[in-house]
Amino acid sequence: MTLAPNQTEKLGRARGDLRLGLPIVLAGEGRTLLAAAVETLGADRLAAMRALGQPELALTARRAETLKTPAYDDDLARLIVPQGAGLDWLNAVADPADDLRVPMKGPFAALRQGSAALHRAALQLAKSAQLLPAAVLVEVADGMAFAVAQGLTFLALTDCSDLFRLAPLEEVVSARLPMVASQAGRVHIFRPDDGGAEHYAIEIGRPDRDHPVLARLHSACFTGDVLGSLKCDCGPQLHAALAQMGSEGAGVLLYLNQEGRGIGLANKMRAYSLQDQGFDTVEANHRLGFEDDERDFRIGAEILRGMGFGTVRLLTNNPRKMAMMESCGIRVAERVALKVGKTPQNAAYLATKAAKSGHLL
Ligand SMILES: Nc1nc2c(ncn2[C@@H]2O[C@H](COP(=O)(O)OP(=O)(O)OP(=O)(O)O)[C@@H](O)[C@H]2O)c(=O)[nH]1
Ligand SMILES: [Zn+2]
Repeated sequence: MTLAPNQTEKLGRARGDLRLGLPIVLAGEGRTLLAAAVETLGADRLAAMRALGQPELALTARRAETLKTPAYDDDLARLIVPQGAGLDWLNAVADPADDLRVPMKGPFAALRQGSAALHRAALQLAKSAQLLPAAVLVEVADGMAFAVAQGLTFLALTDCSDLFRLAPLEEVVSARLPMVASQAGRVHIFRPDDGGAEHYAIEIGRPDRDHPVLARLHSACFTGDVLGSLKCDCGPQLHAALAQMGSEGAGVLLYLNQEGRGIGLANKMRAYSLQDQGFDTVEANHRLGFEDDERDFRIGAEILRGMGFGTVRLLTNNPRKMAMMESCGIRVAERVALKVGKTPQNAAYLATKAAKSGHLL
């Protein structure tokens, strides 16, 4: 028996530390690097990192592309942080907010030699902490002793697979909830074992587990679901899905806390700000350094399976969702179209999703 954190718990801590602005110590492939997220790093800690050696800035290939600097490590670029460059420089390179106003941020000195595995891990951790995917790293000699002396989280990574492992979800509680759409509602709360966001399942009626269930995988959209945003169709889709389940007397709606297609609300608002500069929803994600869609649909499949559902009639216009369900072992017996909520303000957004993300119009 041990009280010490296991690898999953250390990963959860590492995410929390990055959000706090604390560096973490990453070890693997014969290297030990101190890593911090650009977005939360303070000037004092940057100065302390500089005192240890030459800091490097890790960016995703998506962000590097916008900055017109090569990504020698395929999916990421490692830039040398120039002498005298401070937080303003780091933030300007990491955050596209002022790209149009200040287009020339380079030239950059990019690294080609050595392993990028720990840089990749730092970027993945920043993404899963819902921060901008940009990290400062610097070599430390005896990483374990350094982490202990400074009270920092030490994370040994033999490979990156730990970072992509699906955290098992456990049902914490469920309770009856009468709703406008149905009196026979029940909300189930699922909690992952890595300290990540909880997800919810709204069960309508008592769907037969032996037949395809009318199901919706809804991704959180604070602006659409709560504020009635006209920029997307999420709110009307949420309510139409519940209404259809109510009128059929049975169904399950998963409310997955993967706001902004998995990038988090702060980053989604950064994307909206870029959209006001003229970029579409996909371009905005790329300029921030994200892929078009950072959601993990294994979570939805795992919850459905845990509730006893193996086959669904899926309410969606997104063929990728259907493919992801099938690849995670949930059979999609039928696609049920969900076309509501088109507004003059979201027509271009929906057209972009159809043209670039394969959505069915
Ligand atoms: N990053 C980003 N996320 C957005 C934007 N507009 C809406 N979202 C998010 O996109 C997600 C919408 O998810 P879903 O309703 O599952 O939509 P979908 O993948 O298009 O598929 P279906 O609605 O099932 O057809 C929510 O998490 C929203 O917060 C945007 O411009 N940028
Ligand atoms: Zn939305």
